[in-house]
Amino acid sequence: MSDNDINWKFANDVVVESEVIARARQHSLELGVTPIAPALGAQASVIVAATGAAKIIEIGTGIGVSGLWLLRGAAEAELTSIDSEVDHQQQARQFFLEAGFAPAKLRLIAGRALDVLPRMNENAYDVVLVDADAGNVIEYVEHGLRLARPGGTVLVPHALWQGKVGNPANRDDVATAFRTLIGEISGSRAVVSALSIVGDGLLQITKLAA
Ligand SMILES: C[S@@+](CC[C@H](N)C(=O)[O-])C[C@H]1O[C@@H](n2cnc3c(N)ncnc32)[C@H](O)[C@@H]1O
Repeated sequence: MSDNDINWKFANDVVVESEVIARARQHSLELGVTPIAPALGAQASVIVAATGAAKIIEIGTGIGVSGLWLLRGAAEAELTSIDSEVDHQQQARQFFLEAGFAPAKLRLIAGRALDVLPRMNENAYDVVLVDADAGNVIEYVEHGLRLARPGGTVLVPHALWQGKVGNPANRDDVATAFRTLIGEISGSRAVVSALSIVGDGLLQITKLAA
């Protein structure tokens, strides 16, 4: 194992998940819904806490692992979460309630993201997490940047997509979409961004004031 591999493994293994998040992860995996990695969740919760986020939106509720990690960084924040599968959201809601989050602060919207997102208020959210069908990641990030307030941050898990994004010879559609996104974001003067290698990659994009 290279030093980089050892570092990556240590950073990922060192994270301790709460009992509820661990159960939500287990259930999610049993259902074949891929949750964000523990270290990626930990980084997302740090960003939420550091920015004092009060309004968070995520695209791709799943069984609630990412939502639980986001709210771990700001238990009083309002979480809006979009997913096309009502069944996923019902199970996620149960985990949110078990973790003690107030029902009044949870807004779970069932629907296809590209139908729902145009109706959401722009410049309204402190943190946006994008984790639905990866093939549409570019469109979701465009919406995310519209919804984020100036100074708000868009988080994109899986940005290194199964190790395929860093290899330009890999022309898988999803890997190509992430590669294009990362390239465009890196060159944009409207944002500052960083690509972290936790989990299978976390692209972090903070929207600058116009
Ligand atoms: C990778 S899982 C999300 C995992 C979740 N963020 C977590 O870490 O626990 C992707 C989710 O996106 C949902 N999804 C897939 N296509 C969608 C679409 N077009 N609009 C909204 N949600 C979609 C799936 O139902 C699934 O729950």
